[in-house]
Amino acid sequence: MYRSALARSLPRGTRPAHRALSPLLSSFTPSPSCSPSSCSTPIPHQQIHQTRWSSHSPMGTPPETPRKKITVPLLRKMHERGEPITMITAHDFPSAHVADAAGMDVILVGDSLAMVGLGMEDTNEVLVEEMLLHCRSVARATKGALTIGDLPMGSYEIAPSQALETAIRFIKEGRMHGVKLEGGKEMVPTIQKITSAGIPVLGHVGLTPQRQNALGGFRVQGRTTADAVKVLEDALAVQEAGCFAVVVEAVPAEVAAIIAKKLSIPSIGIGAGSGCSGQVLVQVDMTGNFPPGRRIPKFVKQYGNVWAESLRAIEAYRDEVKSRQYPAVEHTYPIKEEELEGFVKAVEGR
Ligand SMILES: Nc1nc(=O)c2c([nH]1)NC[C@@H]1CN(c3ccc(C(=O)N[C@@H](CCC(=O)O)C(=O)O)cc3)CN21
Ligand SMILES: CC(C)C(=O)C(=O)O
Repeated sequence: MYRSALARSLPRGTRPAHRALSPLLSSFTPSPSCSPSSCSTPIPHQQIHQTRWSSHSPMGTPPETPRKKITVPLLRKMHERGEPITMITAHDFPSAHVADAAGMDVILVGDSLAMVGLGMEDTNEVLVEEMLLHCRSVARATKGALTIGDLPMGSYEIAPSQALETAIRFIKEGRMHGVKLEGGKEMVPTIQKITSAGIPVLGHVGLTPQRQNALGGFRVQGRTTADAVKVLEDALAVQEAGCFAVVVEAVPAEVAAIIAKKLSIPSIGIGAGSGCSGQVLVQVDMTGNFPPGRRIPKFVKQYGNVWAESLRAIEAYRDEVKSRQYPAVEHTYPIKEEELEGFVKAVEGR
């Protein structure tokens, strides 16, 4: 059952979005004590800062991440140590930038892009070209995390060779480190084909949204003995085929925990309880970057309210433009007195 975001208040422990973002913003600030909003230098300060704050560069170069780059072997080590793997979706440069800065181990360019990024009805509509455009933007922002691109519906099911061709495009054009594809036993030859080319594959079993029309919607999987056995067999099959990890989606927690124990590769849960080796969530869901009343899956925990913060900022901007409070003098460019006088004279009588 979906819960209305309206019906819920901000969860406890939620940090306001501006605080969560401040370490990121400070990396673009010329000096730690000086930003356009805090700088006390009088007018000429624009001359100091204006090029730094130009919007021509894509928010500047992503900050250097001191942490180790996450690789597939490193994920395996984390799994052996029993250290949970953190994974989140990102669909563009800014969302990847903040996820990478927050220390996510894996960034997934999920085909949920279709629904939350492009406003489509379901994930099946999104094209390879569209996924690749977003993959490239995510890759540019990501310095530390492992990046995985989601093969969209129709781009890998026809034959293993088709899947490999698409996967290669995700590596060469999308600049991803690996790919994800949905399915169990039936995908074994496909996974073998892609991994034989040295491309890491993340599996995805349980609720596979690309098959929602066959499943009858976004339905919880593995709720009967037979169905739970099927989810386990699918997970074991994709492991055998060469997946480095597997997403287990919308499965009862007890079932997912048993599956996680039976696997030797990491299991990444979404709506699958805390027994998996890691967790994944869609970023716009967990940051609350959607209007009140939107239906979100039961497993989502909303850690922030980016919508409310953006709304507050844009409404304040609207009000200040309407009342001519913005732009203030510190947001303007100075001109020498004599040049201005000359200009006033030059236009006199025109
Ligand atoms: N924004 C977003 N977040 C997601 O997690 C997500 C997407 N989109 N799009 C693709 C899939 C679809 N997902 C979903 C969506 C809804 C439920 C959901 O609400 N299921 C019902 C159970 C329905 C049933 O079994 O009858 C639930 O109560 O959670 C589950 C997974 C996860 N993925
Ligand atoms: C929810 C995750 C696992 C996904 O597949 C997506 O974002 O498309």
